[in-house]
Amino acid sequence: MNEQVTLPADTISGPRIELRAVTHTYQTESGPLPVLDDLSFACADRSFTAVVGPSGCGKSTLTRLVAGLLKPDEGQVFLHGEEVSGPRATVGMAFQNPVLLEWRTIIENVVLPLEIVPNNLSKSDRTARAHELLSLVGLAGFENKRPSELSGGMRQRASLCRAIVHRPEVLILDEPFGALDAFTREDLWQIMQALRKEENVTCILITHDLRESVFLAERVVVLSGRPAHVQFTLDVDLPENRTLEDLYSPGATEMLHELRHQIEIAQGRVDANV
Ligand SMILES: Nc1ncnc2c1ncn2[C@@H]1O[C@H](COP(=O)(O)OP(=O)(O)OP(=O)(O)O)[C@@H](O)[C@H]1O
Repeated sequence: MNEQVTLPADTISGPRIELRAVTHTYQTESGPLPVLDDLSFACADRSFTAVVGPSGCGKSTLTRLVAGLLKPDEGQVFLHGEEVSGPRATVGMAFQNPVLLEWRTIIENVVLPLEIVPNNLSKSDRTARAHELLSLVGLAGFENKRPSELSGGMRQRASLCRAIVHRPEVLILDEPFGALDAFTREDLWQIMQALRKEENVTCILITHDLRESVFLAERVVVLSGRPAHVQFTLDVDLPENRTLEDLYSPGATEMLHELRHQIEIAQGRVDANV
């Protein structure tokens, strides 16, 4: 049974996000599809966690649970000690497809969450906040363009601004850089790094790109094949202000090899004991 629980006050200083023994099964036309099985992990406040795993193992399902868009069949999800029981304004999301509204300018798109989420900001404060973020991601001067006038990478930068404009405590990034070419993607990693430093937000990134996970995250969680549990956790031992060059260091190469090996285990391609 899923009774709503609030943790005692002394645990509030604990993790910003916590999944405890979460199990989820979709009911499909061809029968039940178990997707997550006894999955547990926690993300410290203001940390950056990347989640990787085989295709279809349940990574997006996990983000929907954290966002409160889905309820686990068993187990619990906590945001700062409070059980998640529905969507909340303190969570921002960005996806592979930015879905910007074409009838709004870029700045009008970015400001949108501030028009929806209750806040005390005046119209000019909202616009100033959107301007500040657009400058930070290199989109100053493009505020009054329509989404279709921007490149894919620029649209994704605007979408990151929109996800973060209302200062969410948690930012869920579900493959936001997946559709971009390799060079644009690396630009966006650096922009994401800068945004995160400014915004003090706790991030969960879903990605298929192991280099991306090592560049952006402090911790990489590898999920097993479906139904997924946490198979392996890697604490990324690279400088806090890492550069793209750091990805070519021997330490990074070793981490990438380990992650690749773990993914192959999760895919059932190699034996865990090899
Ligand atoms: N609403 C749903 N109803 C039924 N099955 C679903 C639903 N959403 C996802 N699934 C199935 O659950 C499994 C896990 O999906 P999910 O999108 O969470 O995986 P993923 O790891 O994010 O996938 P990918 O790596 O391909 O993006 C897949 O087999 C998918 O087809």
